[in-house]
Amino acid sequence: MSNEVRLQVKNVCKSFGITKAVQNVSFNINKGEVHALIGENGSGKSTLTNMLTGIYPIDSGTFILDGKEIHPKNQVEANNEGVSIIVQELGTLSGLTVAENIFLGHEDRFVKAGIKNTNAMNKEADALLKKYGFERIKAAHMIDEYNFEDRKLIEIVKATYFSPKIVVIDETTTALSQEGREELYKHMERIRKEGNTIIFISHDLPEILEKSDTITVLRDGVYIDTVKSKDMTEDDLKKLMVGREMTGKYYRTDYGEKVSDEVVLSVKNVSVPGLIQNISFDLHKGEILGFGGLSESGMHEVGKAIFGASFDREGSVTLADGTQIKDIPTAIKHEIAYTSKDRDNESIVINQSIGDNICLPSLGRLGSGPLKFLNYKKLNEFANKYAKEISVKMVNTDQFVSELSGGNKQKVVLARWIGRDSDIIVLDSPTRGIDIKVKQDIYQLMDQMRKDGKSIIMISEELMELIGMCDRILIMKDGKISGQLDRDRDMNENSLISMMV
Ligand SMILES: Nc1ncnc2c1ncn2[C@@H]1O[C@H](COP(=O)(O)OP(=O)(O)OP(=O)(O)O)[C@@H](O)[C@H]1O
Repeated sequence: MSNEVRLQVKNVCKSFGITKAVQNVSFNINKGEVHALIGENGSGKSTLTNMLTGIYPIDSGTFILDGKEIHPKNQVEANNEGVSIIVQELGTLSGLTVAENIFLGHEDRFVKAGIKNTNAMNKEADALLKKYGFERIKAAHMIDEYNFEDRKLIEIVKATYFSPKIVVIDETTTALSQEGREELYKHMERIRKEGNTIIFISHDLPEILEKSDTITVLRDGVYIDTVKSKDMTEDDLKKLMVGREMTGKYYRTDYGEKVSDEVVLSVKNVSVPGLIQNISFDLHKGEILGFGGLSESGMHEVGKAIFGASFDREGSVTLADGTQIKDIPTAIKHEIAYTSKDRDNESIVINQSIGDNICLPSLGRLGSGPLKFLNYKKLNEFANKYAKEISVKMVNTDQFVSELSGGNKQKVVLARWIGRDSDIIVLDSPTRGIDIKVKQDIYQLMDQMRKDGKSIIMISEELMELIGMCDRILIMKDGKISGQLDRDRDMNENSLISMMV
């Protein structure tokens, strides 16, 4: 790592209406360093890096890259200045091939006499995918054939193949499995060794301490401090982010409690061609059942299959009263809640208000009279109650979900299902992108739900939260359940990993 300044952030400001997202922020970022940007949800991290990478226009202030002011108006201009980004949610475009996505905005490299040489483009993209170790992804395939994680890997290629001076990695690791994370870390190290810079945004503090050289902290859009990672502990960082000491318990602290024998959901021989095979398990009343595994293990499909959202599902998902869950409307009607890992596409209606999103699954209950008339005041009260319960940082519930920070979108997803008061809750990656304070609240909420007799399935790449929160963890491998671990004080990440690989 050198002490040579690569980027000067000078008095940068950005507001959205009355929200001052970034307020007069100034700090320096050096060459050859992994510079982490941390702060609670809505503290301005993405807004700052989105201005740097041409996604949002800047209100005032400057970015000075290697001594020269830059003013990218879009991502292609930012790339041309040597700045790229892997965004928080999906950064690839549907309806295009893998190669078209990788070279989006830079297709002119493959155009001669007005004709695009698709073969040459595919060949170069395939060579890049091979170089990155992602051979199984094919340049000529449509991007839509790939799942969320693979699309993130394609984004790594897209954002880094041209050796940019700065690569922003915005909350990407929690979208990836352990394997995907290792791939990402490898490429981060390569970029760093080449003398280039990474701006790394993550809510995983152990990861931040391990992978970054320097850390800048934002709070409510305001610059707080820049510190050396090696001088910091997790508690120091929490204090800088939150502005005070954090107290109270984080995960569950009970061990040895007996889970009820009462079965609320029985999954028998469930298969989805090419994804999962013969999955069978029972979920008990008041149980938190975890699912862990590597990316291709099929664990995310299990959540979909239970909610009736899989195509071509075989086998049965049966409630205690004998009801068969075969489709989403039946699942919702029978109090099953589900949050997907692909938040923006599968869990929320991004172009609707926070209020609409929270009320949507509960409309049947909120209507009055035989015709179920909806009363705006009642809906508004309902939305406000649950948005506040989970501390969504917003102007009001009429605000569009698309305007929220990533972590706050995730809070809306959870608020809608807490409001629905479901008995069976299937949470796929529930704390993805959520800051430590709200994570703590969610864990406490899950603990309370279990004590209230609700049953939770938690599918997660975060092994520590599985260990900390679950009564039982099922490990998936190659589409099958490969092992089971019961809640135990001595369980550690290695016990799970050895069953996953
Ligand atoms: N397009 C937008 N329109 C209106 N408000 C916005 C928009 N984008 C961001 N904001 C607001 O700006 C503030 C900062 O959001 P930002 O996304 O930068 O936070 P963040 O630190 O990246 O959070 P997270 O950790 O949740 O991703 C939030 O209050 C957010 O609601």
